[in-house]
Amino acid sequence: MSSIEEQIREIEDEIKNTKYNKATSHHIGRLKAKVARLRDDAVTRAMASSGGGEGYNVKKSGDGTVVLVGFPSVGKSTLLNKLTGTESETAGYAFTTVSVIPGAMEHKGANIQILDIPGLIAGAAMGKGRGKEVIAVVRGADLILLLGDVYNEKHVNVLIKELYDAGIRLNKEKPDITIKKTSSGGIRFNSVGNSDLDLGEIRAILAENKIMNADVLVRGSVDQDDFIDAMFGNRVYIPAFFSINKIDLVDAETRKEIDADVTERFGLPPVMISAHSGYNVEELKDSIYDNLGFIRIYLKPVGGKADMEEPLIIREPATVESVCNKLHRDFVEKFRYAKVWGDSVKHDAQRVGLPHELCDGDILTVVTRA
Ligand SMILES: Nc1nc2c(ncn2[C@@H]2O[C@H](COP(=O)(O)OP(=O)(O)OP(=O)(O)O)[C@@H](O)[C@H]2O)c(=O)[nH]1
Repeated sequence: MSSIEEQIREIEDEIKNTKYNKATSHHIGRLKAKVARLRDDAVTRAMASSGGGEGYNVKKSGDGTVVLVGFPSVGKSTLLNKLTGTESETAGYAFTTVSVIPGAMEHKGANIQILDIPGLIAGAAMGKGRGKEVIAVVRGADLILLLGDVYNEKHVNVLIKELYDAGIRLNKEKPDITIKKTSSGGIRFNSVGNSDLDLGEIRAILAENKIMNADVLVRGSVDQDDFIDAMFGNRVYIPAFFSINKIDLVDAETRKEIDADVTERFGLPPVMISAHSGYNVEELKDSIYDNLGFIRIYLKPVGGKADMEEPLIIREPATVESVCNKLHRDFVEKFRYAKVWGDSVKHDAQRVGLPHELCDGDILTVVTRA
C-alpha cells in the first residue's frame, strides 16, 4: 500500500497529463476531489494527533492579527523585534523560533497583534515537522505576511502551495456556493450567473465524497476547485502579501529582478525591506495596516460631542452591529437605532439599523434601550 503522499502525487500526475475538455472534465473533477479528500484526511489526522501543543494556543488580541510566514532564517524574529520592540531570540541558524512569539504593534491608532511562528517548511500541511501546529495558527490570522529573503525568492511558490494544501486561500473571496444534502432526488443543480460547471462535473465531484443527493446553488463564476473547496467547507479565505527581507545584501539591479520575479509568481509586488537597517519598515507597517482593511469610526454619545481624538479602529466590512459588538456585549441586545454622519449615509444624522455598513471617518451614535 503506497503512502498517502504517493497516492496524491500519482493522481496529481494524472491530472497534469489529462487534457481538460468537456469529455474529460468529469473525470478531472473526480480526481481533484479525490486529492482534496486524501489531503483533508491527512491534515485532520495530523491535527488530531498533535493536540495543539505548548505555545501554539495564542489568544488573539488587538484590532487585528498578522502572522509572519516564511522559511526558517528569513528574518522573522528580527522583523518582529523591529515592528514591535519585542525581544525575541535571533540566531544565524535555522529553527531558532520554537513556539509562537506574539508582539504588539501600534500604527495609525490601531493596535495590531503580530505572531512570529516557526519557519514553515515543505510538507507542513501534511503534518511534517511542527507544521501542523503552525498551520492552525496561520488559519486563525486576519492577514498573512509572507516573508522571504533575497536568497529564496524562487521558492515563494512552495509557501503558496503549502498554504493552499492546508486549505488556506489567499486574496480570494469565498465563492458563493450552497450544497444542501437531501435524502433523495439525486443532485439538483441551479446556477445564477456564468458558472463554468455543469451537472455532470458536480455529480462526479460530489460522488467522490459519497454525496448522491443534494440541492446545489452556485452564484457567479465558479470553477471545479472552488466547488471542491465548498464541498469540504473548512477552507479559510485570508488576505496576504509578500515582503522580501535582507535587501541590504544585494545591489539595485538584483533587487529589481527579485521584485519582478516575486510579482510574477505571486501576482502582487512585494515590499522590499531590510529588517536589520529598518529600510522600508515604515512602508511595511503601512501595508500591514492597509491590508487589514482598517477604518476609523468616531463615536458620539447621545446629545454629546463626537470624540475626534480617539477613533474606534475596526476592520472592513464594518457594520453598526460589528461596532456594537466591539463596544459592549449588551449593545446589540439593547439596540434601538443608530445615527450616522459621513460617507456611508445620504444625509447627516441619518437613522440606520444594525446591518448598515460604515465608511472610514463616519461619526456614529448608538441609541439603546435603558
Ligand atoms: N543582512 C541582513 N541579515 C538579516 C536581516 N534580517 C535578519 N537577518 C539575519 O538573518 C538571520 C536569521 O534571522 P532571524 O530573525 O533569526 O530569522 P527567523 O526567520 O526568525 O528564523 P527562524 O527562527 O529560524 O525561523 C540572523 O542572522 C539575522 O541577523 C536583514 O535585514 N539583513
